[in-house]
Amino acid sequence: MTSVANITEDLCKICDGRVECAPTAILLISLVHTLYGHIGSEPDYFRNNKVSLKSESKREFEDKPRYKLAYRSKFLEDDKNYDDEDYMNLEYDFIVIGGGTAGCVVASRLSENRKWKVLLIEAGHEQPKIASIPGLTSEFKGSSLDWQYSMRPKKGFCQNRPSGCEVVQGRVLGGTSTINDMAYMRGSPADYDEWALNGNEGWSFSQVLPYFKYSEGNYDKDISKSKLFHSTQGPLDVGRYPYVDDNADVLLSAFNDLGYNYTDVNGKNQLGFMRIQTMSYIGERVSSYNAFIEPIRKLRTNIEIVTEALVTKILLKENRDSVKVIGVEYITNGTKVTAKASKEVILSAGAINSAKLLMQSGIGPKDYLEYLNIKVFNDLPVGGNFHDHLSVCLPVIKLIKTATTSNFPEKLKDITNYYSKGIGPLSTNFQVVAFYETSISEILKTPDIEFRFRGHNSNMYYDKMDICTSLLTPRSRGQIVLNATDPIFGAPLIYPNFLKDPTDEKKLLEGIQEVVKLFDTEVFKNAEFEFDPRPILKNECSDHERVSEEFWSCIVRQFSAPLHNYVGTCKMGPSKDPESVVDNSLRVYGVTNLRVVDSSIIPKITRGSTAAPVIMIAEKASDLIKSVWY
Ligand SMILES: Cc1cc2nc3c(=O)[nH]c(=O)nc-3n(C[C@H](O)[C@H](O)[C@H](O)COP(=O)(O)OP(=O)(O)OC[C@H]3O[C@@H](n4cnc5c(N)ncnc54)[C@H](O)[C@@H]3O)c2cc1C
Repeated sequence: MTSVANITEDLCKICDGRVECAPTAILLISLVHTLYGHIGSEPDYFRNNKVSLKSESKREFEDKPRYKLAYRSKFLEDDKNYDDEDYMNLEYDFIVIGGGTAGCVVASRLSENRKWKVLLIEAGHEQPKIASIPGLTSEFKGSSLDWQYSMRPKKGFCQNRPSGCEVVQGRVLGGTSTINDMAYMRGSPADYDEWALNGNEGWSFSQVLPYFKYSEGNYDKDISKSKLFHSTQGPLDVGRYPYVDDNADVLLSAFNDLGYNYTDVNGKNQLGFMRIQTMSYIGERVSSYNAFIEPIRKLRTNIEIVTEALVTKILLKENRDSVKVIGVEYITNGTKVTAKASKEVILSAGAINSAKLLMQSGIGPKDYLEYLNIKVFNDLPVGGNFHDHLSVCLPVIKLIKTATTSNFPEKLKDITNYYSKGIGPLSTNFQVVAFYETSISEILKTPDIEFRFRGHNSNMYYDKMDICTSLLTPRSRGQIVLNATDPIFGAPLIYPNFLKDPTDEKKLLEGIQEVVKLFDTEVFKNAEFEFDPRPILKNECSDHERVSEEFWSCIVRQFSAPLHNYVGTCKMGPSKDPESVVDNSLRVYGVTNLRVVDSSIIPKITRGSTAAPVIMIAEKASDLIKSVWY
C-alpha cells in the first residue's frame, strides 16, 4: 500500500478513468514528487533487531499464551524495576507523548517557559512537504502517514466496505492535522455548555471561546470582522481557500434558494451554510506542527523533538495509596529508551492510541487487563464511550455542463500554477458546508446534521459530486480494546456500534430527505445538476422498493462510514460519572502527574469536525498545567 501508488491511481482517476492515462498520471505524479518530495516509507522502530524479534516471538508463540507474542518480545522482556528512577536514561520536566494536533500545541506552549525542559515524542516521520497540498489530502489515507487501523466489520454500517470501515489517524509530526481535510469548525456553543452542565466546570462556551481565539490567526477580512468570535493574532492561520470551483458556487446559491442563512458557522449561529473556513494559508495546509512547532523549533533549546519513536509504556510507580507517573518508555532506532518526567507526562496520542497506551501501561478496565496479564495500576473505563460522526456519502449529483475534469496539458498547468502561485484546483479541498436541524433535534436552534459536498473521484476536480450527510449528535457508543494477540504492537480492536441507537438512523434519514430538496431548486435546474440514482443501486438495496423507508434505511447501512472525528475514549467527567477517565483539569483519576490532552477526552462530540476543538483543548490544558507549576 504505497502512497505513490495511491496518488498514481488518483491521478489516473482524474485523467477521466482512461487506462491509457496511466503514463500521463505517472508523468504528473513524477512532477509533483520532483517538486514536493515523497511521502516516505513506514517508520522502522526496530532496525536490525527486527529479525531476532520475529524469530524470538515465534518461539514464544508456540509455548506461551497468545497475547505474550510481542508483549514478551525482545524489547519489552527486560522489564527492570522502574521504581528505581536512577535507572532511566534521560530526564525532562514534561514529556508529551504524540506530536499530533494537541501534542504540538502543548509542547509549544510549555516550552515558552525557557526553564522547563520539554520532550515531544512522535511515532511518525517529520511532516513531508507533499502533505501541504490540500488537493492531495485523500491520498494520505492508508499511506505511511496513517496508522492504518480499521474497525471490526459488522452488519449494519459500512456495508460497502466488507473488511470494515477504515480508521484514519495521522502518524506523522502534526498528527491528524497533517492529513485531515483542514476544515476549521468549532461546533456549536451548546456543545460546550452541555459539557459544563454535565459537571465539567470551566468548559462552558464562554469559558472556552478565549482559547479558540488565542490560537486563531484569521486572515479572512469578512469573518475576522466579528471580534467577539474571532482573532487575527494567533499562530494558527484560518481563512478560505484561494480557489473556488464553479460547482461550489452553484451549491451555495442552491442553499440560499432553499431558504438557508449564509452564516459564520464559527459564530453565534451555526445553522445555515457557508464556504468553509480552513486551516490553510495561500493554498497550503497549516497543520498544528506548522502553526505551533515549526516557528519555534530552532529558537528554543529547551524543547527536544524525537520522531520515529514509538512509546510503548507510561512508567508508573505505586506509593502506599496512590499511583504516580515517573516517565515513559519508547523504542527508536532499534533501541529501548526510558525517559523520566520530573513534573508531568502529557498523553496526546489521539482518541485511539491514548486509550491503547493507557491500557497497555496498566490503566483501564481491571478484569480485561488482568485477563491479558497486564499489571493493573488503576481500574478505569478507558476505551469506552468511543464515538464519531457517521456520514453517508452518495455519489448522486451528475454534472452535465459544469464537470471540471481537465486534460493533460491543463493538469500540468494546474501543477505548475500551484507550485509557482499557490492557486488552482490543487489549493483546495471540499468547499461547501451546511448545517441542518432535524425535527427530533435535542436542543432548539442547533444543528444535528451536516451536509458537505466533494468531487467523487478527487478533491481537486468535480467530475460528479458526492452529497455527504453526517450525523452530528450520535447517541450510539462503541469500545476500543487491546489486541489480545499482541497488545503492544498489534492494532487495537475498534467496535464502533454505529447506529445501535435507532435515533441515529432516523436523523440521518431525515437529513437525506432534506438534502435531496436541492434538486428541486431553480439553481440546480439551471446548472443542470441532475440526480443520478444509478451509483447507489448496484447493491442489495435494489431489492427494496425505491422510494420506501426500507430502501433508504438500507442505503444508510450500505454507504455509511466514519467521518474520522473519533472521540471520547478517555472521557472527561466528574468523579461520580462511572464513564469518566479524566477530571476537568484533564488529570487521569487516581494517577498523579498524568494528563490526557487530545480528542479522547471529549465527553460528547461537538457539532462539527474536531481539529479546532482539539487545539482549543490543548490551549486550555497548557494554561492549566502552567498554573500548577509556575
Ligand atoms: C481523513 C481525516 C479528515 C479529517 N478532516 C477534518 C477536518 O477537515 N477538520 C477537522 O476539524 N477535523 C478533521 N479531522 C479530525 C481531526 O483532524 C482530529 O480529530 C484531530 O486532528 C485529532 O487530534 P489529536 O491530537 O487527538 O490526535 P492526532 O492529531 O492524531 O495526534 C496523535 C499523535 O500521536 C502520535 N502517536 C500515537 N501513538 C503514539 C505512540 N505510541 N508513540 C508516539 N507517538 C504516538 C500519532 O502518530 C499522532 O501524531 C479529520 C480526520 C481525518 C482522519
